[in-house]
Amino acid sequence: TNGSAPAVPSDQYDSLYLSPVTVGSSTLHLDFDTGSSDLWVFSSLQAQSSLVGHDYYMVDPAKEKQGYTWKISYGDGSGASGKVYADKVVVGGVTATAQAVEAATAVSAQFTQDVDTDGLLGLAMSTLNTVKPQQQKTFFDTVLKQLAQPLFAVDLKYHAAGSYDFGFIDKSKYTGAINYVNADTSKGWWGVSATAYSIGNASTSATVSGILDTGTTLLYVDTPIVKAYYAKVKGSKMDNTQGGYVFPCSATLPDFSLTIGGVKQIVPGKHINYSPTSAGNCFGGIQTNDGIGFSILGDIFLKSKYVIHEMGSTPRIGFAQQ
Ligand SMILES: O=C(CCCl)NNC1=[NH+]CCN1
Repeated sequence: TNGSAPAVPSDQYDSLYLSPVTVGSSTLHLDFDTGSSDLWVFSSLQAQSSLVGHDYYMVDPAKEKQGYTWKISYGDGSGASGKVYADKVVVGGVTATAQAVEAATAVSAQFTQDVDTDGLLGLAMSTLNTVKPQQQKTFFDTVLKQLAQPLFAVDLKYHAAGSYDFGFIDKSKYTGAINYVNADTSKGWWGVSATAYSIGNASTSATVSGILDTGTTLLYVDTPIVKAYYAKVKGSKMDNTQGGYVFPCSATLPDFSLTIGGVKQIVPGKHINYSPTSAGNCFGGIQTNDGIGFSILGDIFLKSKYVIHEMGSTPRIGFAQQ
């Protein structure tokens, strides 16, 4: 069976995208995350005070995988932990009958405060799954064999609802050719590298190695590239208080592209104005990857593309223009 689930922006800035998922008998709104590999949910195991505003999974002790635990921390410092159950999970009509459902006993403040997010559904490699004593499969790995094709496609949109397709490529969601490159899955992520970047019409050769990550809001690349980009934005500056590059909200932002597999993958300048700050300027969608060690091609990069993640004998990534 194939299927498709909507990806709805959680707020007016596309901070994250939420998709409806049936877990047991509840429908929860989860953040599909190609940068991690745990399916975890807010649950009845948490203190009631943590559940205010959230939909949550009502655990059934009969379904518990006894002695199994999980604990995850994300690149942005957020995290969660808990116990593990085996239950039915349905995404867009695709059913995993005994999926490992990681029920939270504790979650970090970033998650408690975000009342729209009821958990995450990881779509990176199962080798990054945190469940002990036995690592568990992602939803995608669990349903892989029932899909017509071993792939899912990501169609995130700018300030609009997109979708995640499982098992098929939807020709109505892109124009032109799909450009495929091999994925580097050796570190558990959907790794990809670029051979050049461009700012406006000027191209520069450079190696940009990074991961595709729907769970990260912005586009994080090497500092020299970020400096070169904002040098083209009048009035831009690095603002440590805001935690990154900011600029006047009236600024015209140049397009940015990464050349992947010989094809320029363009991010429209408009997409790089992420949100207004509390200081009256605007926060950039491109920021430095200082301290991360690689680039993260997050939602700012993804929301102009239809991106196919194919787990064939050789994992591949396909890029097409929306
Ligand atoms: O953790 C990361 C970065 C991997 Cl290098 N992405 N996924 C995610 N989920 C919630 C916050 N960020």
